[in-house]
Amino acid sequence: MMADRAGGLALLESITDVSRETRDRLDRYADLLRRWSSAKNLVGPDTLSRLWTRHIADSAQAQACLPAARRWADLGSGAGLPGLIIAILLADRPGACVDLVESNGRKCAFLRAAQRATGAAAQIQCRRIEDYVVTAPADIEAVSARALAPLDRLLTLAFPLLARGAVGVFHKGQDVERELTRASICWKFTHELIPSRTQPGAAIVIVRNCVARDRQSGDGSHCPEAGI
Ligand SMILES: C[S@@+](CC[C@H](N)C(=O)[O-])C[C@H]1O[C@@H](n2cnc3c(N)ncnc32)[C@H](O)[C@@H]1O
Repeated sequence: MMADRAGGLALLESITDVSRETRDRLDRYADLLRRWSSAKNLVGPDTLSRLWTRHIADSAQAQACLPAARRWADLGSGAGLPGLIIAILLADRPGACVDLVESNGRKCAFLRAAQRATGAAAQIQCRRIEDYVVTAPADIEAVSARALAPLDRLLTLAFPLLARGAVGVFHKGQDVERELTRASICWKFTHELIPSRTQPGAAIVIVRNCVARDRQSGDGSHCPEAGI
């Protein structure tokens, strides 16, 4: 575990600036996640020994993709990945806030405890994504999601935010090209692929200018491939 922390911190420092205060906050998050995980399944038990490299450094990459963004929404946060890590990295930034959207009550309880323990710039939205996006603040600049859904479904979920100008920052695995092809059946968008520094073959997809393909505005509900 010491080697994982050292390796994770080295990765983090290659991705972004990590102050001593940020490192302390991340240590508090890691301790809490380990304690809660012994009773509740918050991340895959087989990944807990690689918490810093597999989860923390991996999550930090999202914030590094859009370093100027202060208002984020993280959809399906689970144990706070990547949203709470982004919120820790932004903790000292005036006006920063990450909405952590998660419908599972047990995970929301963990997220509340982790926000309190770390002083992260986060608000816990314990509700369904579908409800959150229609009432979300108008100033959301970036929307993140990791391990939530294939890209076509993600675009459907995030569309109300993307349509108001938010930029999508989505962690994707080795199937990213296939997901892009499939998503482009129903959605027209521009994208950039940032290779992952933590997972060989994985990438972060940055999505901008998203519109439903067969009409220039709307929610894509007529497109069966969008899954709604
Ligand atoms: C596979 S987990 C991924 C968690 C985290 N993003 C990660 O990378 O470890 C997906 C999470 O999304 C949440 N979720 C799935 N559908 C949701 C919805 N419609 N509204 C809110 N949360 C949802 C689940 O409860 C779960 O915690």
